Amino acid sequence: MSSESFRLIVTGGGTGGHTYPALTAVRTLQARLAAEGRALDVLWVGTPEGLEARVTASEGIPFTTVATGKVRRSSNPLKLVSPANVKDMGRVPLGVAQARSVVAGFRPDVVLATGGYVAVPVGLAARMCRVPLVVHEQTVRLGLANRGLARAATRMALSSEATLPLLPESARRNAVVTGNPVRPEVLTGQADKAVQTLGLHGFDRRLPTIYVTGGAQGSMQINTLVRDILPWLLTCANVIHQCGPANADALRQATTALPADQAGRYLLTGYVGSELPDVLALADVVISRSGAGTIAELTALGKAAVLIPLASSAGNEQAHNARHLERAGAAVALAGEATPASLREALTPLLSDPAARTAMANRAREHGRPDAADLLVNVLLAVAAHRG
Ligand SMILES: CC(=O)N[C@H]1[C@@H](OP(=O)(O)OP(=O)(O)OC[C@H]2O[C@@H](n3ccc(=O)[nH]c3=O)[C@H](O)[C@@H]2O)O[C@H](CO)[C@@H](O)[C@@H]1O
Repeated sequence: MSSESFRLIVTGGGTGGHTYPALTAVRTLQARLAAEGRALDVLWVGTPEGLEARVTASEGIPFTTVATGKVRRSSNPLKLVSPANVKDMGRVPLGVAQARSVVAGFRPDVVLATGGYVAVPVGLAARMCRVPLVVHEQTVRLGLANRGLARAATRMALSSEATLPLLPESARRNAVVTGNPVRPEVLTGQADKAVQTLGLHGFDRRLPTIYVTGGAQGSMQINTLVRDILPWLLTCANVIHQCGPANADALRQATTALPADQAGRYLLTGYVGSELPDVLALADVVISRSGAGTIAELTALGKAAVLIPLASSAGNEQAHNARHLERAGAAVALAGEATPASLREALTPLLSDPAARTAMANRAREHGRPDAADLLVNVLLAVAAHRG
């Protein structure tokens, strides 16, 4: 390696939506620096119970934790001052003190925060230590943590232009639209590999394949809807159903009565791990929640989708994502009361008419930003260089 290494602290996590964009940024930065003969020294600050703890362990990324305070949302303002919230908020100063010592000790060129409660103390510590802070927001509406950090950020990196008017004036001047980074491997899956690795030999490749996903935890609502229309669905499609690790046993019981040929066209799984890119490559139609990470993947790839938003997502952000794509003809959104009948109605044209799903897939692709990771890395490098 020729010159000094680049030093990055990355913070964020809890769910996949905050963790995977950060991971993608780390990997992309590493590759960019390697091409210039430089090394990346990275430290990820997260929570022990978040997905980021597992992801960093499997990726070999150095990881440390700080105390965090989690605010439990409630529509009743009085419940915001619940004993649990008060206790957790009391942990914030401790977290900031710990984060300050982590940042001062590591001396990063830049701190990247991608949201989740842990991003708050680390972002504030960056500001206190006068280290440039880049905050990345995945969703159109600002998450709670990022709203708190917007004023402290050197640059706000956004996934959508639609977020700009929602920012405070001072943060708007520092904002740049990068898109939401998608793991590169998600874009290079192979359909045949999914068949081999997952043993989908009973799938009828003349029929379209549906990938059902409820996000990392699975969705009871989507599971029930799909279970109710499964006998019909399996007459006209193959189905890969990701139902959430905790739900797999109960659902398996409910689907044992399928006739053998139909059972061969159905794969039930709690979680899709490293096979995810190949599963997405095989899928002609996706039934999904509309979290920002999933939306970024479906649009980067160009997939026809029926979206069933999580009603209780922050600021109703999933419904917003789904409506935005539906207006563009890039998905069907089943907001409000999705029923087995409305799901079946949404799927029918997509399953029976290949041209209809190709048209929807093409419109979805127009919303994709496959270059988001590169643009975010440009921001990290520019901010660090400016610091000099
Ligand atoms: C309940 C909640 O608060 N959800 C929020 C959370 O979404 P959450 O993290 O639950 O969902 P996202 O859609 O953003 O991301 C899920 C990620 O996990 C991956 N995956 C999922 C299932 C699986 O079996 N294998 C797998 O790899 C998906 O491909 C995707 O990359 O953060 C998002 C980004 O801030 C928000 O938009 C969501 O509203």
